[in-house]
Amino acid sequence: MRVGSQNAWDAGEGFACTGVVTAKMLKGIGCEWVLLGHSDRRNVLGETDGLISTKVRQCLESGLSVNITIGEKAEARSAGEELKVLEAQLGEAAKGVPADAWGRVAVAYEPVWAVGEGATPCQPEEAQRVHAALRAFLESQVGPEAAKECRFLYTGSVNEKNAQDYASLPDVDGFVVGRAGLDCAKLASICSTLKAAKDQGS
Ligand SMILES: O=C[C@H](O)COP(=O)(O)O
Repeated sequence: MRVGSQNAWDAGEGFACTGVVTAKMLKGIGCEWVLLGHSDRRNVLGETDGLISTKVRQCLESGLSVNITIGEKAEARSAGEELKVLEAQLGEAAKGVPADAWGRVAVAYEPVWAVGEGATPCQPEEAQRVHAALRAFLESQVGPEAAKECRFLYTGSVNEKNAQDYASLPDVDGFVVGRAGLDCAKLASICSTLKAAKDQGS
């Protein structure tokens, strides 16, 4: 079990601002992971790809591992532009990752239209298609080592009933679990399903 934060704020050298929780502060209280780029930060709080990239660099430099979340909204998907959007988000975030840090990076694919109560689930075959495309994109843009070391997680309405369908996908290395994670038994079941699927696949 490792502890992480849902965010960290931009805190370059010399930046001082009361009310900001910095990467160094998180590291200091024992956090090992930080989630950056969640759709709520991008779409509700207006974080840009550039800001997220800066935060990725700062968090990695502070010794944290980083979960970079990327995802397209329903409009982009309807227009057939999901990969264009995702590659723009990932490409910018990747600029913040030093070459030797990809082992401390997980990229979470979060189809925004598949998140939350009443959302349309993303079909597992579609999650696999997108994950494979993202891994190929990282390989072409950064290199084969980065594509191998970086973990690709799926997030969006994962629960104890559908976990097996996603866990068995070759390019899904793990999950970010939202609502189902609020129930310990469901979370434990999802973790066991994931471990069994990956043990079987390795
Ligand atoms: O932040 C939310 C996650 O990306 C997914 O949440 P969910 O599993 O409740 O749909």
